Amino acid sequence: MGKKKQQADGDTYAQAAGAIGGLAITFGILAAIKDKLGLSWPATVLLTAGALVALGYLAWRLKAGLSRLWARDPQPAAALKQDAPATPVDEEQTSAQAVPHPELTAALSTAGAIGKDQIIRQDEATVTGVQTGALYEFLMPEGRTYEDVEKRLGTVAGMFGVTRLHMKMERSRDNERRVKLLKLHEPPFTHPFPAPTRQEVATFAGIPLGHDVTGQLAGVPTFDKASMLVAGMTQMGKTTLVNGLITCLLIAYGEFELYLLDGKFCGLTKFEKVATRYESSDAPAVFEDMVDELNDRSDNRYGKLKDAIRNRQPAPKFRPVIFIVDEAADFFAHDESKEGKEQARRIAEKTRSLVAKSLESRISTVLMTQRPSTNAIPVTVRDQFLYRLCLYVASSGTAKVALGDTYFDTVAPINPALLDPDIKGQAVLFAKGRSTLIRGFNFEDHFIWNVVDEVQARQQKETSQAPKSPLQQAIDIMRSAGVDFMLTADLAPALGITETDAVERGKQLSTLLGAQAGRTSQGRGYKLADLMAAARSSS
Ligand SMILES: Nc1ncnc2c1ncn2[C@@H]1O[C@H](COP(=O)(O)OP(=O)(O)OP(=O)(O)O)[C@@H](O)[C@H]1O
Repeated sequence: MGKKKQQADGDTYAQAAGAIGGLAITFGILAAIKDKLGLSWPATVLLTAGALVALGYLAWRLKAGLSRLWARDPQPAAALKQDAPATPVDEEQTSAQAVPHPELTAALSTAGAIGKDQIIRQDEATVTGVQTGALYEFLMPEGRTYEDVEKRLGTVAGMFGVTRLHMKMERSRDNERRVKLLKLHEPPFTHPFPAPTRQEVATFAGIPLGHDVTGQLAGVPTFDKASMLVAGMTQMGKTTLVNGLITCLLIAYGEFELYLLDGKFCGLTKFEKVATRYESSDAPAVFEDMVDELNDRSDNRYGKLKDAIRNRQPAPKFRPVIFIVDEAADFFAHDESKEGKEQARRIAEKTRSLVAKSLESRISTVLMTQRPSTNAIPVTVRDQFLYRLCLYVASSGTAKVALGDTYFDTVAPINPALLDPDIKGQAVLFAKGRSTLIRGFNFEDHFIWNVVDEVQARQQKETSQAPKSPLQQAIDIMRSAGVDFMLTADLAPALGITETDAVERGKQLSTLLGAQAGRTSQGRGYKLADLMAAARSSS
């Protein structure tokens, strides 16, 4: 109202001013016009009045126009927004964003990964074509997480018209709702991936065991405090996979000792040169002897650990030992005789103890078997394995024997019975509750030979530089003399003991070697085999 009144006052003033101005001019110029035009007075007055009215009107329009221009100052954006009707715009935006991604929404809703009233939003999902398939990246609706998809991955795969083997899922590190899902165009490993280079193995975070379905290296974070069971039917690629594993360990695991038992006689022979102990045998007694030796080393290490704790010293650092057995099932088998059963029970218990103690002793065990039947590897032993690998097996029941009775109740299990037996080396790696489909490496022979030669050269250099213990010196003395036994009377002076009293000399030698002499028909002395066993178990 106030605004309107102000405007009316302004208009009146303008009109009045126009009129006064007009009158002033009127008299001045009326005569001039009359003279100039030669008109009569009435005609001159009328013409002039008309011109003045027109001028006054023009002045008023001009002022009104200028006032409007000045009044058009820019208004603050917030004020504009407040004045604007908010709801229609917001509603429009929301309905544009909430468009469902048709394929993902339908698949996840039918699979039960999201509720019937929930959607995967189009603007929160991307589908990218990659070399091996299609990569779906999306956000689950609020209240849901990636686990809802992972738990039903088999069903989700079915909704996409493929199998669980075609799907690979990854969780995001930044958001529990974010899901990365790879759907392969072809069955996994239809095309082989080239074996990795040394550089790739060395830079992998952990120990690689094979390629995953996208060709990335996949494996376990460490072999420290861990043991592994590898099962699969004959000719499926166990030995090749484990040869690949040993090669990767030699490249990437730093210093460690290898104990190899080649139950198939030549599966692990390539690594004999760098093994601390290599045996090629299917005799249970050989297996038991190796397990005994490693249990002794383990006990010795536990003893040292205890001493360190008692004396409040830092825990000693032990060199890792990896014990690998190709075809272990034979060693647990028995001939139904009383003695056979007793031996099998004893071996099972010793093996269980070795695997269980790997936690602190840094002695890891890898057992392979081509007979993953119920009693091939005793359950007490099998349950100790932190990592399990299962290559193709004929049935889900056999897969359970290898991977654990409750395997199919774990998150997103992969059934090894569904693997293509013609694509060798494929395996389900079950580690830390998660399953990954991999294909073991098939390294060229010359690649493995080069790695082995390098490690052997390094080991020889180290041995030649390390100061020798009296025990090692005694072993060297007996070896160079070509004897299996040496009398105390001969060995003591060779190690610098000058005592002449036989009893005292024996005591000094026994203390120096950390081993007890034995009595034979020749007299008291030391067997080479005993000294070597003592040397192994003391480290
Ligand atoms: N990753 C792989 N890529 C290509 N070929 C492979 C692969 N793994 C294994 N093979 C081939 O499959 C065959 C069987 O492999 P391997 O001897 O390792 O199987 P296995 O399971 O140890 O057999 P068995 O238990 O009978 O000794 C070999 O000819 C090997 O070359």
